[in-house]
Amino acid sequence: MADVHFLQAVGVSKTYPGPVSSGVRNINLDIVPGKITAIIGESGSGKSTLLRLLYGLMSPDEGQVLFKSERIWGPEEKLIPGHDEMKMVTQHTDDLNLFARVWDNVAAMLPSTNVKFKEEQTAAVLGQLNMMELAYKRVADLSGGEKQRVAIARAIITKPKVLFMDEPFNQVDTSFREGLQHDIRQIVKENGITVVMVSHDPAEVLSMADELIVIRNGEIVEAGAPKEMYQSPKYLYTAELLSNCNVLSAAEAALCGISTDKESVVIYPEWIRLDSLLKATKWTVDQILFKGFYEDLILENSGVLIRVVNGEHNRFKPGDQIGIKVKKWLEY
Ligand SMILES: Nc1ncnc2c1ncn2[C@@H]1O[C@H](COP(=O)(O)OP(=O)(O)OP(=O)(O)O)[C@@H](O)[C@H]1O
Repeated sequence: MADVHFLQAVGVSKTYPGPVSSGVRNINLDIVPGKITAIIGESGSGKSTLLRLLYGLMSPDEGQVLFKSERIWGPEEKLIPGHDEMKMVTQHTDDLNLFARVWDNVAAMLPSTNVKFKEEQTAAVLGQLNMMELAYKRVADLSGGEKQRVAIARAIITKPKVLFMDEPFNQVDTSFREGLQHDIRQIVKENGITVVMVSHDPAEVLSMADELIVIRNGEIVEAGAPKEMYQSPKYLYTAELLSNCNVLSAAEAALCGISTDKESVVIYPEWIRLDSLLKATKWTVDQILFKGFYEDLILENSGVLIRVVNGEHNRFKPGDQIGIKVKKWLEY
C-alpha cells in the first residue's frame, strides 16, 4: 500500500443488471504513483470494469474512487467522461482520425498553439516509440497494430498523470511487441506517468509491471510484485494465469516423486530437470514442440502428460525414455 494516496478505490462495487452476478465487488486498492500496475484475471473476471471505474467512465454502485483524495466524477456528472489528468488506450482505435496523417493525429492531442513546441513534442514521442517512418502515412492505411501504436503515442504525448491500457498491444506483431513494451516502460518512468494496465499475456505483465493485482469473479484475491507472485502464488488460479504450468492431482504428482496430502500440485515447466541417466521413474517423450530457441517436451507416464522446457535441441526424440527430477513445486 502506498503511504500517500494517489489513485484509490475504497469499497468499490459495480453490478451489471442480469441474472448472473457480474461486475466487481468490494474493491480496495491503492495504485502506487510512478509505477506500472497490471491487473490480471480470467476472461469476464472484471478487469475492464475496474479500469473503467478508476478512470471515471462508470460510476460505482457502492464505494468511491479517489484521485489525490478527491472523488472521481462519473459520466453523468461530466460532459466528457474520464478524468482530465488521465488517458485510456484500449484495443479499439475508434477515436483516430483515419484520413489524417499519423503526425497530425498525434500533434492534435496538444492544445498548445505554439507550433514549434508541438513539432518538438510530436517528433520526440514518435522518435521514442520508433514510429518516425509512419509519421507521414494516413492512419487509414495502417495495420491494426500500427494503429494501436498511434493510439499509445496520442496518449503519451499529453503526459497524463495516469495512463490506463486495456490490452493495448493485442494486435501488435510479436517482433515489435517487446521493443514497444520496453519503450513504454522507459517513457513512463522518465515522465513519471503512472500506468494501470490489463493484459492476458503473462510474459507482458511479468516483464512490464512493478505491481500485479489478481482479480477473480470481480474480487481482488492477490496483489504483489511480479517476481514473488510468480515464484509463490497464493492460489492455483494465479499460477495458471502466470505460467503454462503442469497441474497434477496428488496421485499424478506421485509419478514425479512428489508425495503430498494436498489436492493439487503445480510444477512450472522450467522446474523439471531432464536426465537420461537418472534412475528416477522413466517418462516417454510423447511430443516435441519447437518454440525457437527452446522446445517444450510433452512427456507421458501412465497416461499422465507433463510439459518440460528443454533448451538443447535434438537431445531427445519422440519415444525416448527419460528420467525427471522436479526441483520445485507448489501445493494447493
Ligand atoms: N455493459 C455490460 N452489461 C452487462 N454485463 C456486463 C457489461 N460489461 C461487462 N459485463 C459483464 O461483467 C463481467 C466482467 O466484465 P469485464 O469486461 O470487466 O471482464 P474482463 O475481465 O475485462 O473480461 P475480458 O478479459 O474477457 O475482457 C463479465 O461477466 C461481463 O459479461
